[in-house]
Amino acid sequence: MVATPTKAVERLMADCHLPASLAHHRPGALSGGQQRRLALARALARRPEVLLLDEPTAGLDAALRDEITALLRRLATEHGLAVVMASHDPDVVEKCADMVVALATGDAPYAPYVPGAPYVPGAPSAPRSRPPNAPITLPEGLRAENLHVAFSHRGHTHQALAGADFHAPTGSATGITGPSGCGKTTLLRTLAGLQAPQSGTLTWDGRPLPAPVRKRSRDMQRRIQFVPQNPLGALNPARTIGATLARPLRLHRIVGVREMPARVGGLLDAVGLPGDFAHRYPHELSGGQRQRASIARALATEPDLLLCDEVTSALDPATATAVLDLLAHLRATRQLTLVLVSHETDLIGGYTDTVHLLRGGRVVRPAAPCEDAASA
Ligand SMILES: Nc1ncnc2c1ncn2[C@@H]1O[C@H](COP(=O)(O)OP(=O)(O)OP(=O)(O)O)[C@@H](O)[C@H]1O
Repeated sequence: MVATPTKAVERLMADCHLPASLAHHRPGALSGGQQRRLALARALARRPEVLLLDEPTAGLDAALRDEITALLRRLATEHGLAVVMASHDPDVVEKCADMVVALATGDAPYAPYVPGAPYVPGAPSAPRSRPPNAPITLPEGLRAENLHVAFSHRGHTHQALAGADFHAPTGSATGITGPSGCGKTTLLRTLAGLQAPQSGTLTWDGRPLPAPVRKRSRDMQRRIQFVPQNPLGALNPARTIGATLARPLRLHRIVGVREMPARVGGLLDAVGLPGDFAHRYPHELSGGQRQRASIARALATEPDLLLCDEVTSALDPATATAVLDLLAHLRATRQLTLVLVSHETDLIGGYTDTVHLLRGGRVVRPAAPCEDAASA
C-alpha cells in the first residue's frame, strides 16, 4: 500500500526521532539538534541509494549522536543504503563506518582524536587544571532572573524556559550544557535580546537591561554580542567577509572609512585568518574558517560580553581547541566575559570557571566535570 504523504512524513520523522507535532513548525523554530535530524529526514525522503552526509552529528548531545549513528547503520543494512559521511568525531566513525578514509592537508597531518585522551595532546590549549566550579568574586556583569519563554504553535505551547536564572560576572567564562532541545539557544538568544521573554528580568552591572535588543542603547548593543551555532547565521552569503566585518564597524562608528581596511585586516588577524580572506564569500571558507569569521564579526564592535552558541560543534578537535584558545586569549587580553553553550562538557570545562546545566527550562545546578549533558 502506498502511504499518504502525511503518513510518509510521520514515518520519516519518527525514523529520525522527530515528534510528529514538529511537522507544522518552520525550520527556524527547531533546535539545532532537531534541524540536523530534519535534514537527515529530508535526504531520506527521496529514498536514495547513496547518502552523502557532512558532519551529521555535529552539535548533538551524546545520546542523540548514538541514536543517529544507530539509525544510519540500520538504514544502511535494511535499505541497502551506501552512506558516505564526513565526520570529525572518531567515536561516530568507529560505530558507523566499515571503511575510513583519512584526509590530511599538506602541513597538518590527520590526527585522530582518541576518546578519553586529553582533547589535543600536547597542545598549549589542553584543559587547564583548575578546580571545577571554584568560587569566583567578580563584578556583577549580566544577570537574568526567572526567565520564561514559551513558543505557541497551532494551539500547542512549548515552555522553552521556565524560570531560568543565570549570572555571568564580568570577566568570567561560564559554560551552559544540557540535552538537545533543553533551551540553551533560547537562553542565549534571550540574553542577547533576540528572543523576548514572557517574563523575567535582565540586569547589567545591577542596572535594568531591556529585553528586546532594539530597546537597548546603542552602547549596550555594541557591548553584548552573540555568535550563533551556525556561522552562516552571522555571515550574509551575498557579502564578502570584509564587507560583513566592515558593517558593524560602520554602524557602531568604531573606525572611520580610511581606517576600515586596516581594522578589517586586524580582526581577521585576531582570529587567525589571512588578510586576503576579506575578499572571499562565506561559501569559499571551510566550516572552521567560517566559525572564526563569525567570531571576528562579533568582535568588531569591541564587545564586553560574547555569547557563543556551540561554536565548536562542527570542528575537528584541533580546530575546536584553537577556537577556544582564541576565545580564552581574547578573554585574557580584552577582559571579555564569555558564555559558552556546548554539549562538550569536558571540552568547555577546561575553558570556563563554571559549567551550568539546563534542564526543564531552568538552570538547575552547576554541571559536574565530565558530566554527560545527555544523561542529565
Ligand atoms: N521560534 C520557535 N518557535 C517554536 N519553538 C521553538 C522556537 N525556538 C525554539 N523552539 C523550541 O524550543 C525548544 C528549545 O530550543 P533550543 O534551540 O533553545 O534548544 P537547544 O538546547 O539549544 O537545542 P540544541 O542543543 O539541539 O541546539 C525546542 O523544543 C525547540 O523546538
